[in-house]
Amino acid sequence: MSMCFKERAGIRWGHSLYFASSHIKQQAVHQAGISSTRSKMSHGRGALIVLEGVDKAGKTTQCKKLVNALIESGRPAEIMRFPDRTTQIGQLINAYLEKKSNLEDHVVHLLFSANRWELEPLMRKKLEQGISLVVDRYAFSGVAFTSAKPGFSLEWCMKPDVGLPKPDLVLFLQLHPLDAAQRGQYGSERYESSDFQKVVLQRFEQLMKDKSLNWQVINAAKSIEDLHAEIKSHSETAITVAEFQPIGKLWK
Ligand SMILES: Nc1ncnc2c1ncn2[C@@H]1O[C@H](COP(=O)(O)OP(=O)(O)OP(=O)(O)O)[C@@H](O)[C@H]1O
Ligand SMILES: Cc1cn([C@H]2C[C@H](O)[C@@H](COP(=O)(O)O)O2)c(=O)[nH]c1=O
Repeated sequence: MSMCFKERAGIRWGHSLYFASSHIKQQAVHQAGISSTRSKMSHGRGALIVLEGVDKAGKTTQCKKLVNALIESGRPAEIMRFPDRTTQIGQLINAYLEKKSNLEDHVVHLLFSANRWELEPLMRKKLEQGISLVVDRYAFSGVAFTSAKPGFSLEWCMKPDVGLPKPDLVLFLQLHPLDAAQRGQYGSERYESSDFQKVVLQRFEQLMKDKSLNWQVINAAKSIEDLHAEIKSHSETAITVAEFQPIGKLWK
């Protein structure tokens, strides 16, 4: 009997091992100490999957494709993005990014973080309901962009986001800012300059040294479809591994 993919997405019947057929995925499950029987019979939390990279690296394109592919394969998934410009705090951030208002640099950094914290209860609820979240930028953008400004240390920038839900996977779409700028004209938003983005990239590279996080660096110069296949494979593994682990706390 055929079913539309939304109906299938709503049924969380041991989808992890059913779809995780490759050797790598099975190995990851065993490394996480999960027996295949338990994994087939139960359903646990969703995974927090973050896509990061410089402006125009292809994050939004890949987030959308990933969510669609996960839903089609029966895994509940939703997209989120930061900044979320729809909230009151998000509107302050939007006005700042569009250069309609000026804010002191510490203030805007804390607003970006507050924008994540105001959505933290919703994120946690969805993860606990078994919905995987595919997130377009997260605290890593927060740290990389602010610490690219003079006088801001990585350590200071990280502090407000300590304790947020820890991503199970951070996919870094690596692309040189000059190549990224070719993809679409930078608009008039703050931060849209290749020189600033080059410093941002260096800050991301410092953050990626943190081995307590599952960073996967993806060559974003590949075609949209090749990138998608790679991203989907990493995400399926992360979903399988995360299923029976508690939600971690970022940078704790
Ligand atoms: N792999 C790719 N190869 C070539 N062009 C791409 C690729 N991925 C996305 N693009 C194009 O690059 C542009 C930027 O893509 P997208 O909006 O997904 O990037 P982004 O990282 O989300 O950007 P921003 O940082 O501004 O939010 C779009 O025109 C998109 O069609
Ligand atoms: C989450 C976050 C983002 N930024 C910067 C990065 C980008 O230049 C803009 C957001 O642009 P998008 O097209 O909506 O992705 O904001 C930041 O400085 N701090 C942050 O925490």
